[in-house]
Amino acid sequence: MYSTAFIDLPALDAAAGEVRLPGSKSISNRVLLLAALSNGTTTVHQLLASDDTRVMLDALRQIGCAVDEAGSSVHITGLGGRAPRAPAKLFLGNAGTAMRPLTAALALLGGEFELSGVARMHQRPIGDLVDALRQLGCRIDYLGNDGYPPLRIAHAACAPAPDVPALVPGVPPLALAEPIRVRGDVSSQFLTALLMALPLAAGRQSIVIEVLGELISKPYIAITLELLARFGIVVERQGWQRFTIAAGSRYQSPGSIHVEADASSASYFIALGAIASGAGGPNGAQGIRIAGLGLDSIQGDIRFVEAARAMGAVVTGGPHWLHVQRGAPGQGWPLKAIDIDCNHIPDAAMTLAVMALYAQGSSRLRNIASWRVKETDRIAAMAAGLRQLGASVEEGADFIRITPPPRTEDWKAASIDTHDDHRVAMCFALAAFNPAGLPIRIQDPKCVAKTFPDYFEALFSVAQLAAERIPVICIDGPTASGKGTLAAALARQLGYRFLDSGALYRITALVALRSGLRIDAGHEERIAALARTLPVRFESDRVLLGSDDLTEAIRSEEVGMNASRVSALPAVRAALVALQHSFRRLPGLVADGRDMGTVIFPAAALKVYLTASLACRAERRYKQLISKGFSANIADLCADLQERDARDGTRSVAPLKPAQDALLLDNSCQTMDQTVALVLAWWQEKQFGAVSAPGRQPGAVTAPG
Ligand SMILES: Nc1ncnc2c1ncn2[C@@H]1O[C@H](COP(=O)(O)OP(=O)(O)O)[C@@H](O)[C@H]1O
Ligand SMILES: Nc1ccn([C@@H]2O[C@H](COP(=O)(O)OP(=O)(O)O)[C@@H](O)[C@H]2O)c(=O)n1
Repeated sequence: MYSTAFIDLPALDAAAGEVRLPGSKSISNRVLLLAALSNGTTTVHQLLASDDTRVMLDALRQIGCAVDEAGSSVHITGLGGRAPRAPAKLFLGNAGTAMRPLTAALALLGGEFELSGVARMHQRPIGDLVDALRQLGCRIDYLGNDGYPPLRIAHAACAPAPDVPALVPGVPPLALAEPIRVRGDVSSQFLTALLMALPLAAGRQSIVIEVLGELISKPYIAITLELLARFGIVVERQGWQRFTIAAGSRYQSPGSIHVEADASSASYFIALGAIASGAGGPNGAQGIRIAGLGLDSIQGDIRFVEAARAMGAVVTGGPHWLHVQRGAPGQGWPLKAIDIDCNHIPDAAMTLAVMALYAQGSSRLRNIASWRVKETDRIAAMAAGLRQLGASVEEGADFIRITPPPRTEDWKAASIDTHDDHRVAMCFALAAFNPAGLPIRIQDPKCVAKTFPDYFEALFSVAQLAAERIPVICIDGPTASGKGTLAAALARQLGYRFLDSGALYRITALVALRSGLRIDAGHEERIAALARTLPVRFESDRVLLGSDDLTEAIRSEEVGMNASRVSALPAVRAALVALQHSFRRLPGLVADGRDMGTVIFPAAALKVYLTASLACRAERRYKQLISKGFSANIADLCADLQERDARDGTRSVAPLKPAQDALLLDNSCQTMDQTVALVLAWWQEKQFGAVSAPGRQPGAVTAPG
């Protein structure tokens, strides 16, 4: 997962290959609650691992369910008629799929609970559900604003299971004789919550729920009914207005249950297949194959396929897979504009808004009022991002109309504010396929953790981009100027890969000496042969050679000096070129060394030549070595650095020198934080044209040459 402040996606154009998607969020959290209410132990396979399921699992543990996580499976032993453990304070993050059903279930089970979430959760309405539960006789108080979480459930026990006596005598019986009325036109989660909770009270009598107003998001109710059936609860449905839970209902675990891949998450990859040219996947694969989800899915968002087809996507599928390809030119590509009622696919419909950027004409998405009360006001968030990209957008209470930028040159490089909304982040990533070849910045990419923590990794695994178009920042310069520290910090902040090319020379020198090879021209070929097959891996901050951890061993000054000698051998340098190029992968690379900008990545978009005075560098290296437990003295270090710089600068192949187009930066008088901020500002300027980070430090930069 990318936990950086933002992620910059370079312009992409092709995608091919297979993606595996995380389990459905809607199914995962419903199944968890149903398992918790059931008799017996349920093994849930392919459970989505995400923020929303995490808060649900934590809450279930708190109320007394046994939860045992084993890889992608979770075993849950339900309450099975036992009272939940109380009192309990449950924090439910921003998970509506936990807040609503748990409120209903705990209100009926009895006990004292406080349910709260993040600030946005406290702005998401729950009043209609609370009204319905109060009608029944449950006691629920608002702890903040009326109609919104946080909530306090104070009722002791209002709905004992048939064979359990009421825990507190004198509790008024639940008013179950009359139909329970709930509004269906704000969020279908209120009805889902009641449908999952009321079987707890349907021991002796059947219970009727009536929906007031037109029910939105019906497919989610269909999922609820399908899953209730798997846990032994029969609900008779008359249209979408009246639901009857049979008398004698009792939750029974099905033993084990598989969670389908998430159909809403699939929408991004269906859209990807529809907009990306699709050749060149592994083994010549064409288009995008989505594993774990078929056309017969029980999830409503599978109907996104129909909308994508209407726009031009070519989608085929079987029971557990989908395949998507871009339509033929003039038929399905460019995409066709669409005017569609999105009530049946409220979440996936956001993806259509970004697909509309690639359509001919204006697209209108209607009946999406529920977007206003989701993780953020999604109509406003989508409209803002689309406008930033150059589209014309009209928005209303329950619709959005999108007209793409008229010409290629009307597209703009945008920095998308994701408002802590996973879907905003995921669908705007598709704007990276813009015809203008502009990068897209997605702010706070970790918000995708809500449903798809490895979304960007999955996107990069199928996105195809010629290596020379993957962004590279080169940091070259003499020893101890701070290249490594700067490059690592940039990579961390940008979410880019990091190439410490010096480490490759250090490892080669160490391995050569350990193999008994003197480092001189006479052994050049044998050392090059070693270098060509180094089984080196960089994992977090560790440098591994096979199973050997060389992180510390390669950092001695002696190894540094030998690295300088080994690096003067042309055959060794040639042997390490392919390995260095292999680090250039999405979303980008920061490479640190001596010849990154001159030889290895000569077309890199940003090259920095980092220097500092000899005295500064010697003092920095001295402190660095002492802190790592090596002995050192300044005078020897000065001599070593000079010798190393002289050898690096005068060797015949790839000598140390600034690339023609490198920006020279003397950081003798800067802190590392200042250096990092300055280079980030240059990178921002290169990519997006404006410097928003700290300005240039006067005098710190000299023009090259
Ligand atoms: N601007 C700076 N101010 C103070 N210390 C620095 C600065 N730049 C680097 N250092 C320190 O100098 C040492 C050498 O930096 P390093 O990144 O290893 O250099 P290089 O990779 O160029 O050999 C490290 O301990 C680092 O923390
Ligand atoms: N791209 C590179 C990187 C390092 N090197 C050599 O490898 C040695 C060790 O590199 P390093 O970056 O780890 O060295 P320091 O700058 O940290 O001392 C340098 O002194 C260079 O001689 C090189 O020739 N080319």
